[in-house]
Amino acid sequence: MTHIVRWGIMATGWIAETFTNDLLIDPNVRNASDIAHQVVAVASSSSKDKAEQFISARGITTPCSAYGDYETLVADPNVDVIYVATPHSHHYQNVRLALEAGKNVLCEKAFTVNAAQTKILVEIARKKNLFLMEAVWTRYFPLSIQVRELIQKGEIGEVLRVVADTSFGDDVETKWGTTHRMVNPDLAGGALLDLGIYSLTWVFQTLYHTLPRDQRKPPTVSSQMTPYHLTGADESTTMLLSFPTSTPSNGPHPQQSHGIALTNIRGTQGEIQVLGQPFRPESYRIIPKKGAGEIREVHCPFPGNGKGMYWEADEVARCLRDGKLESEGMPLEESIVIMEVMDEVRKQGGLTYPQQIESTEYPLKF
Ligand SMILES: NC(=O)C1=CN([C@@H]2O[C@H](COP(=O)(O)OP(=O)(O)OC[C@H]3O[C@@H](n4cnc5c(N)ncnc54)[C@H](OP(=O)(O)O)[C@@H]3O)[C@@H](O)[C@H]2O)C=CC1
Ligand SMILES: O=C1OC[C@@H](O)[C@H](O)[C@H]1O
Repeated sequence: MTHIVRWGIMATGWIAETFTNDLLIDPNVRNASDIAHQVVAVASSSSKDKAEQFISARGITTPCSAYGDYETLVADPNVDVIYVATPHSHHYQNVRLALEAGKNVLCEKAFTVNAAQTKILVEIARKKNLFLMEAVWTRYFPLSIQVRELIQKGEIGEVLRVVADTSFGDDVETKWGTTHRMVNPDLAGGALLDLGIYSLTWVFQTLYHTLPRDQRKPPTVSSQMTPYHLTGADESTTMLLSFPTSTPSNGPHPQQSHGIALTNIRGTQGEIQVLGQPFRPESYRIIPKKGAGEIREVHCPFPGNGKGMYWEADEVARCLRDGKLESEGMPLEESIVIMEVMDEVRKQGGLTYPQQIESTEYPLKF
């Protein structure tokens, strides 16, 4: 039987459009006939008109309410789960609004501005028996699942080193100016919270998540930030994470000469190169240790011309169907540890955001 999940979309910006477009793609094109999605409500904090335009632009013809504020959305009894698509500066207030109203939540990355905010949201969700998940879409790609399984099967031996580079190479002033969420400290902008989270995703999903739960230990962190001269947000951030394992310090060497990818996972018996941007990779290459086999490349398509956000939505649907309050693929405990790493990186780099968006006070109007 197909389990249908009714979504409420909070905000009408770029990622809300992209996610909703994916929700509207027939799940059968990706062989997901056990679940289905309906968009039953959309809210814009700017105006009801904007929500109506969002609905008509997507060609949604099934009943779908348009709201001109978030409060009415979270009170809608037809909604099973809210997708929070506001800037990360606002996630804490917006997710909390939804949880306090008794709604399950899928919240865009970065989960919150700091770990203290994430911890409170997790506590509230648990207390109220509500589902909560950070929308780290990449983790739900078949590609990520396959790579994690390969590591767990020992395909490249013990993983010793992971390098993941999520950089755009844009001219920051021309591309992002000073007010865009990418660079605006009032919106918790900067490379770390916006893009660094994807490098951390690869490091964590290969070096941390692949271990049995009781062996997952937080890393130590050493990092460097370069501020963007016009806003003070981080224009670039480099992080070195060390996990407490028995890893020999001399590490592995490239096993067979085959270039380097943006994401490189090196083990004692070979390496996996993940090709394409770390947030939306399209293929991977398994390179066994020299003399131990052939190089294989696996292409992972996006059915129905989707962006790839439908896989995380399918996970939410299955969790709700099965009465799970969190997803195994992105456990809340792991979201907290990752937020703690980002807190530490900001501390080392001297990056703080305005007090009101770092605050755990609720409700706050800003
Ligand atoms: N998973 C992914 O691949 C991606 C994730 N993201 C994440 O999604 C979130 C939103 O990003 P994106 O959609 O690009 O951002 P946009 O600026 O395009 O949209 C954000 C929306 O949030 C609402 N909003 C509420 N308060 C504010 C405020 N003070 N300032 C600006 N907008 C506000 C607005 O919608 P309204 O007026 O309708 O209320 C606005 O349209 C971020 O956390 C980002 O990190 C972004 C891009 C890709
Ligand atoms: O989360 C993201 O992933 C995709 C990028 O294009 C986007 O800028 C970033 O915010």
